[in-house]
Amino acid sequence: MFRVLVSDPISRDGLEPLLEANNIEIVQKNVSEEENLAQYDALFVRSATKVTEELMNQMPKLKIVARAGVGVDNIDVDQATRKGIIVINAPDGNTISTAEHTFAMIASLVRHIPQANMSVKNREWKRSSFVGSELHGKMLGIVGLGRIGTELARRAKAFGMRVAVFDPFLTKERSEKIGVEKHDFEELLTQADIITVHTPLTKETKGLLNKETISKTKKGVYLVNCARGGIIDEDALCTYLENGHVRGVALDVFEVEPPEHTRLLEFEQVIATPHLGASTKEAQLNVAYQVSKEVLLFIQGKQVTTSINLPAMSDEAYQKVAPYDSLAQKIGSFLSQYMNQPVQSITIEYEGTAAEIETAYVTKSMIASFLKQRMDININTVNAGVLARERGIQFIEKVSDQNSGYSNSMKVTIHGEQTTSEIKGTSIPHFGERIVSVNGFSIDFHPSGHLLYIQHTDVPGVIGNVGRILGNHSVNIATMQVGRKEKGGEAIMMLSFDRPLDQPILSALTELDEIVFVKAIEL
Ligand SMILES: NC(=O)C1=CN([C@@H]2O[C@H](COP(=O)(O)OP(=O)(O)OC[C@H]3O[C@@H](n4cnc5c(N)ncnc54)[C@H](O)[C@@H]3O)[C@@H](O)[C@H]2O)C=CC1
Ligand SMILES: O=C(O)CCC(=O)C(=O)O
Repeated sequence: MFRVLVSDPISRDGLEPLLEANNIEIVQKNVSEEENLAQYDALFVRSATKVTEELMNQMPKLKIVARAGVGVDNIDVDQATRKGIIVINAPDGNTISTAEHTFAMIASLVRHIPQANMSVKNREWKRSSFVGSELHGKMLGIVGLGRIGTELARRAKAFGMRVAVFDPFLTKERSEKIGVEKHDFEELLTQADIITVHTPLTKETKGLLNKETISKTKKGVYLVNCARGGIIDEDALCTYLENGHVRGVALDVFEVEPPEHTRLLEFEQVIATPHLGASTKEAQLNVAYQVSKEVLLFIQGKQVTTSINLPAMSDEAYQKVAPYDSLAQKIGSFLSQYMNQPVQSITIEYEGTAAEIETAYVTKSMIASFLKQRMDININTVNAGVLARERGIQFIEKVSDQNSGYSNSMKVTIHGEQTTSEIKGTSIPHFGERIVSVNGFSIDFHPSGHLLYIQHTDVPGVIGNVGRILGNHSVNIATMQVGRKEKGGEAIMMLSFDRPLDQPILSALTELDEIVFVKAIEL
């Protein structure tokens, strides 16, 4: 049974993909009211539930956190990544709703609609107090031209506004295509009549509009924040509302929610909504449906496509990656068992068609498989890179333009504290994966099952002696491959069996004079 805890109010209709599937239990209850958090495999949240390290520690089975919305600033993504928990969101399900809400806020702001509404309800009729401004011909400054910023720009243009944009990642081509003016931040500050922010809250965007930057804006500017509280500094807003530099402010989001900055809310020129950008039936259905479908993919062992902490990959792309993923896992596990020593670096080199796939995913998969042999915690492609780095293991990915005769190959080299080892493998369509070289010895075997690696001197009788010892212990050899670099030098044997070998057999083999090294490997 896969158990899902839905902590914030999420559209029940949007959960349909999960409700219709078998063996999935869905509980709709806030985390603060659930006594047995440890039983859940998945957690669904909007922005209210804070997914902290402490909460994740109480949920040892948690595999996936689904944010039914865009911003993941209420989720400790770094800690989730360390713990191997996938974080997904619904990147575009609420775009239109939030753009429409922002536009409604802008229109309300310049025409004083909320204030006029209150006044009429108080039985007043003060027409001259609420003279507004037209949007037509004004310049809207958009900070952050992502999904929401783009939809907002379209609506502003339809109202005859000029649209200036600052976004460090915006290309000239894209701004021309959308029909907006690309500016630097200073230009936008000094020229815009209305400035609205649509970035995530990050180290760079926290306090982007502050005492200093707001002082550069036009006198009488309107400021809007329907993205995240803190992008516009609330103290700075109070200062400039008080001295009249800022004419009006529209806020859907606050540094603390519900807002604690009571002084800010007391200004007549501030209009506010309680984080309603995505609060439409349509958006809530979209985001819940989007994350439910993703969680279902995860349960079915397929690729999720909207993960924050995994390389994004469609199921179609994964089908191309799958054979190499399997090979990488086998090599990672083999080398980890074979090299029983601390490791400094891992290099993975892709050649031929293997170099054309999503190599970052396969590299992480190989590292996860390597670390799994050594660590007793949940390791997967989400946290493999972080855990390797934390343990001082450097990993390097290379694409080789050499042609070693295979249509594809993957070579993994591991520098340990005492020795360096290297394995090369290839994936043959309809035939499976083969290891074609171990530490420079050419060989050819299928990396699976109960294996035995033997390094020995290339002298007559070794194979017979190995066969005799195994026979004396009633061990049947399933397959056997040999490889050597030169006549009479060192050589290797790779054997496979129907059952694992126990220690007395390995000890008996090690005692043979011509045997240098013996290692049982389970794949
Ligand atoms: N009020 C509400 O209910 C909602 C609020 N949001 C907020 O809106 C934000 C934007 O959402 P989307 O447009 O979907 O995200 P997005 O990821 O499509 O767009 C964000 C844009 O910000 C730009 N950006 C990043 N750093 C920047 C910087 N330092 N200066 C200028 N631009 C920068 C990026 O290049 C990107 O184009 C979300 O991060 C979320 O916090 C989203 C949905 C609902
Ligand atoms: O869940 C909500 O209503 C908040 C939406 C939001 O802020 C987001 O998607 O980033």
